[in-house]
Amino acid sequence: MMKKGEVYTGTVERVDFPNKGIVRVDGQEKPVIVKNVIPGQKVSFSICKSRGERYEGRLLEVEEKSPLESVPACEHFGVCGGCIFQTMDYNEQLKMKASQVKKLLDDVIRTDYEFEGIKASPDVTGYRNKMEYTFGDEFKDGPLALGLHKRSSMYDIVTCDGCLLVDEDYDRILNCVHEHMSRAGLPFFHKVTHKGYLRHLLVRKAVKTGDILIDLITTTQMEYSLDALADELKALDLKGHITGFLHTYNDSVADAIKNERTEIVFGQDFFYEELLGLTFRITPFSFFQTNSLGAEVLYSTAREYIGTTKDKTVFDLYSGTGTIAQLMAPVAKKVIGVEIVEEAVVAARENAAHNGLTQCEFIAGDVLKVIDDIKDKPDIIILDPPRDGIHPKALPKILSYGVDHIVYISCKASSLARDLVTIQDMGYSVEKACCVDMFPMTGNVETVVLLSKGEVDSKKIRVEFSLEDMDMSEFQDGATYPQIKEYVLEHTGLKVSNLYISQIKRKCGIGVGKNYNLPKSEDSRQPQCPPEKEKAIREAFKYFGMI
Ligand SMILES: C[S@@+](CC[C@H](N)C(=O)[O-])C[C@H]1O[C@@H](n2cnc3c(N)ncnc32)[C@H](O)[C@@H]1O
Repeated sequence: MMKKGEVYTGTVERVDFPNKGIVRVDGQEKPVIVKNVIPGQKVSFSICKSRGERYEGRLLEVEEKSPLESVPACEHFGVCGGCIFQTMDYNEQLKMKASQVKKLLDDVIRTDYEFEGIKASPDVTGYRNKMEYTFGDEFKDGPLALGLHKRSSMYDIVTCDGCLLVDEDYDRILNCVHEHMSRAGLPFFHKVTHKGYLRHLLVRKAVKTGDILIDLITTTQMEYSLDALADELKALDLKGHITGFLHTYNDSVADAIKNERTEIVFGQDFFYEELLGLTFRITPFSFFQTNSLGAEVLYSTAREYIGTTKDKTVFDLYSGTGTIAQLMAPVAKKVIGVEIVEEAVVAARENAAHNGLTQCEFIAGDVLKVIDDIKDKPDIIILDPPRDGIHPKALPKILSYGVDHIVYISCKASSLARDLVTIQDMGYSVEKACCVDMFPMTGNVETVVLLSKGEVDSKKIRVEFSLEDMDMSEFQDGATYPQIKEYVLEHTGLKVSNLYISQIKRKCGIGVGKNYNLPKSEDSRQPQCPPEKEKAIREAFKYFGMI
């Protein structure tokens, strides 16, 4: 029995998706989950959680390197939380990701299916077309840093110049803004006190066109003219060209980059990228795949999985700037995209017009609500939801169309595996699946799955699985505690407990087990959910349609 705080040494047996090292300790029956490790390393760690069958440890030191490891190419490796698998040979990274995803899929897929392996990213370095840098402290008391979060740190930032994930234009822009703001002595927004001005720097650069869009995100707590910084940016010697420099205001408490109001400092608030022969207009806050060349591989794979679309109506749900819809449109009867971010929908419509595509329609709104109002019926559905997967109440609605084929594209295989359980329950089986590596050096990977409806015909499915007849009891609370925790962590970086979630559920009038997490007696004290966590939990409730 291992206890919290105790230190052990063990060998990394494997890494499960996306960053869960499974470490074996001699003489111990249960493995320990440790993050940021590579298979074959000997590592020391301290136990930070011991809950029944499951142990979790915090990495202290790599005592012996893995045979799969080489010398890190980036000076910030080990400090920066960015690319944890940088020292692993790229072919080994691909093998690891493919086996992680296959394991997750094998655990839930109930029929024979073909796992077609993994496709590599065309570029292994400099592949990103977007970076979101954060302002903060390099150490506890400064100096000002602008870059990525340090490993396992919510607060400390490393100024990640020379980052291998982007090209040198990003460095020049990062250094220019960092030096300017350091000289100006402006305070960064502090996540605990919620005081300060500088929050994020968003840089997007199109690989094909060389267009660059820069957005500085600040609070409204100060006024500061960005004219001098604009001149310094204009004077930079860049390979690409800056099409716009923007200033976005965001006073929200959450750490996520948000757009409350954006002003153009110079240029325009969009840029163009090209994919598979089509042109896409991209705005700062609309979703666009971060690896442009990798996206071409991903979309070609999806197109191959979808097969012939001639005379068919295709639904592209979670359509972003309408990339997939427009790639399908030339050979389909009609394509309908649904996307929640309005500016992405506006861009999708403009993109379709620009690309001369008339058979595309884009609807702004939440898939959960919008599909009730769409008059057309799909023949094929493409799903490309965000990392959390598909809302548990939206999935049965989507499946009740009973289309013959669904292609599900997922950037988080564990959410996909969860959704596949419901999808199979509703009569679909997985025909084939494969991975596309869009994120070399990190633990993330895209997965594409082709699903086919079983022998049951579509009418029968619509009747058997109509929402009225379904047992929705498992969904009645909208989302499980782990789903809410995961959502909050992903969107705000905050960790919340079951206790806090149940407290906010009670405040919102959502059913909680009668005595669940209530104090044992009237005078016993319980920690109360702090306001920023309450806000984050309420956001998650909203997302899952619980309030
Ligand atoms: C992984 S992206 C895929 C975008 C697009 N298919 C692409 O490849 O560029 C997921 C998209 O879903 C959108 N989204 C998130 N929640 C949504 C919802 N409830 N309803 C509709 N769209 C949503 C996001 O804004 C984002 O654009």
